[in-house]
Amino acid sequence: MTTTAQPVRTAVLEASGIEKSYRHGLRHRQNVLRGADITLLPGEVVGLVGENGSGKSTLMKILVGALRPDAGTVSIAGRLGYCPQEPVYYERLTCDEHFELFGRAYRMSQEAERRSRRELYAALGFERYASTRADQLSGGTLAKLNLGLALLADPEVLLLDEPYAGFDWDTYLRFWDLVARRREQGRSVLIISHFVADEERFDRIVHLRDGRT
Ligand SMILES: Nc1ncnc2c1ncn2[C@@H]1O[C@H](COP(=O)(O)OP(=O)(O)OP(=O)(O)O)[C@@H](O)[C@H]1O
Repeated sequence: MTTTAQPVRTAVLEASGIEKSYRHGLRHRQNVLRGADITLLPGEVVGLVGENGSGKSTLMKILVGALRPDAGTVSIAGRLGYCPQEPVYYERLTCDEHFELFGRAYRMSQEAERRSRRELYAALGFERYASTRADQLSGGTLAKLNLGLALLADPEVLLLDEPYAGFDWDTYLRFWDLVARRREQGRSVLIISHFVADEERFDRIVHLRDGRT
């Protein structure tokens, strides 16, 4: 009998035993996360679901390092891209200027940044806003800009907090094409989602309930 060894896929993101509570006033403490674990393998597209207020955004903020957990560990291998629920932008900068700024922050060459920017404009369909200032963009276009900035440096791990809430149907489909391409390239994506209809688009779904996964 011959056996074929399966390649071991090492996790690109691993979080275990994550606990987090918020203080409300002097006496009340709300335990939001009570030992949540999450793992992402290369090329996996995982959905993070749970009812409103279950702690999905809190967990994602801890994964990206924007919030410190009370307990638990997080390790990430490679570059990280993050799209928060509320777009973060500089009002006076155009879309092009945002890409230039982030390209420099990611230490990309000018050529690599421009190539990636062109691909993202085409993939998400917002090139016509290249020279428009962020404070003049619609909510959906701002969401595209935020997603584009998270993707600019081709991160191994992409974390998205309800990324398509403001997208029209065509953009929603473009978004899932883009996610499918990332999966093919062995990139990993974690998406907070509320749409039951999206369940079949994920390789795996992680439920957050009572502070645990
Ligand atoms: N900065 C904060 N200070 C105090 N409480 C907070 C803070 N951020 C979140 N919370 C509380 O923690 C709980 C979890 O919030 P979180 O935003 O993580 O949930 P969620 O699952 O992402 O919710 P939704 O589906 O509505 O976006 C909620 O009860 C919320 O009110």
